[in-house]
Amino acid sequence: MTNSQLTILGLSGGIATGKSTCAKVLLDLLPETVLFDADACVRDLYQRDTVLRALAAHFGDGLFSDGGEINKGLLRERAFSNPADKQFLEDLFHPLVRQECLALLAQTVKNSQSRLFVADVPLLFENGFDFGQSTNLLVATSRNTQVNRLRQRNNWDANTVQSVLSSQMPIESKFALADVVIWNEGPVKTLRSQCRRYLNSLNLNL
Ligand SMILES: CC(C)(COP(=O)(O)OP(=O)(O)OC[C@H]1O[C@@H](n2cnc3c(N)ncnc32)[C@H](O)[C@@H]1O)[C@@H](O)C(=O)NCCC(=O)NCCS
Ligand SMILES: Nc1ncnc2c1ncn2[C@@H]1O[C@H](COP(=O)(O)OP(=O)(O)OP(=O)(O)O)[C@@H](O)[C@H]1O
Repeated sequence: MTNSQLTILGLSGGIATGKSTCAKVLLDLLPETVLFDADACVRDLYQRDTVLRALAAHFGDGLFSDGGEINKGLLRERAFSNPADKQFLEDLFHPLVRQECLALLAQTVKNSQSRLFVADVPLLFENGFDFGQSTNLLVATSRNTQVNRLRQRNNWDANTVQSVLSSQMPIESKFALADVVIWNEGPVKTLRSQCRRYLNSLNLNL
């Protein structure tokens, strides 16, 4: 038996615009939703031996603490200040992330009667990440709100915030590529109403 009623959504946005919050709301509204989270997938891949070996070969042993842990702060700094390092990470991770996403989707189509599959992929638009989705949803905010959230949630200094933001596609360019935009400047309650109306427009009957 295969799942012929599945709606497949791509979910994206800039850093800290509220992708994870939106995904959580969608899951809460429709608990049967199957969610692929690309950031969580990358975190899991950081445990894989082949990945660790490739990272050590590129960045050197200085990337690892004495206990063998990766220094994510250092890696973040390298990724967002040196385009060649960012490219290296993307070349290493993106094919693996795509593989994991397609595997979960195939499993969902084959074994689940869920009506919704959502892939939360930060670089959906930058990379033209195509996994068979019917719609791409963009969660957007003003740059000011991104800055405030990054200062508060991540406790990042102004330089780190600026280097990460300027390494991402401007949100205005993403507007042109998205099918639906959720403007996440209000309270989470408003985000929830927007998500509910959106799911209803897909005939998911909440
Ligand atoms: C740069 C790294 C070390 C930062 O790790 P950290 O734990 O601080 O952040 P985390 O992975 O949770 O990502 C948080 C956010 O950073 C932004 N971000 C991550 N990678 C990138 C990138 N290559 N380009 C632009 N923005 C990025 C996204 O908005 C993402 O939602 C890590 O994100 C990484 O290895 N990135 C390369 C892989 C990648 O492209 N991941 C994006 C999902 S496919
Ligand atoms: N509508 C909202 N009102 C207030 N705070 C919000 C709202 N949406 C998200 N936030 C807060 O903003 C921060 C970023 O949200 P979230 O983690 O969902 O973003 P993200 O796009 O997934 O981030 P990242 O790019 O780092 O993965 C979190 O601290 C979250 O609680």
